[in-house]
Amino acid sequence: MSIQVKSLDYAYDHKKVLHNINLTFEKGKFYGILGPNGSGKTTLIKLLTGLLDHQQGEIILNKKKMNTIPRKALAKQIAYVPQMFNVKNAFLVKDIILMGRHPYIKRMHSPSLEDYKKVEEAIAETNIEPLKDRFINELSGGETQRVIIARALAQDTEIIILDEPISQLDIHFQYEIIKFLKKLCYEKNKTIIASLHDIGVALNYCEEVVMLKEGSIKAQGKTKDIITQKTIEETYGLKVNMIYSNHYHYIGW
Ligand SMILES: Nc1ncnc2c1ncn2[C@@H]1O[C@H](COP(=O)(O)OP(=O)(O)OP(=O)(O)O)[C@@H](O)[C@H]1O
Repeated sequence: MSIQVKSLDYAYDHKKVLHNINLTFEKGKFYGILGPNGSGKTTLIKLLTGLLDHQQGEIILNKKKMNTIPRKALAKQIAYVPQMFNVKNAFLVKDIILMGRHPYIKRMHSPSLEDYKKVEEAIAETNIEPLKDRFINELSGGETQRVIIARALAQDTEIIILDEPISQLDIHFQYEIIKFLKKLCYEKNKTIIASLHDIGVALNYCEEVVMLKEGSIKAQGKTKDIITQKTIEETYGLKVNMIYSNHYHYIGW
């Protein structure tokens, strides 16, 4: 399953924030969306998940125009992990994850054994067993983030789109989650698209990146070709040093 974005523009009221976006996301790859604050990452992600309707251009999901795909059918193909997940109500974590099964549960029907099995699998795969009987509104930001990633997994989609999935996590869980997302690409052939602020993480884990600046694509392609001192300076206005070792690439300033 692939996503093609063609000549996409987007404006909030009259303020244009995305200009002529052209992109292709292929099955089984890990994509990073990079760019300074306000460059349009969240807006692009909301368009890719169908949360915002695009005004100009096209988004094609597996040869179908995305805005013609019914909501439930779309939710079986794309799962979304938002930047902020605020719930005021005291839902149990396992019930939040079960919400990922919503597209599969018929109206007025109870969840099936298969739905509960998918929830258990998602809990096991994301290592959140100790959290499952707790209330979501009593968890830390990082714990909540892991629950929402589990919910996306239970949704059993080929594509998972995440808005800054690791920005609230400590370095241990940053590493765990990124490694886990990478494994989903390799072992389950899922397509992962994540906006990231950590360029080092993108450099080490994403196969391809898109760099946005002021709503336009500054660069896109294979990560190692795109993330250079020159593109970082041009996009973020910051001179950086890049240090390459056999195992890891560091970016310092
Ligand atoms: N609901 C909204 N109404 C009006 N303008 C908005 C709205 N949401 C975002 N914007 C504007 O659109 C532009 C792009 O915002 P967006 O949130 O997509 O950027 P971002 O790259 O995700 O930023 P950050 O890294 O800070 O999260 C910004 O100028 C922002 O002020």
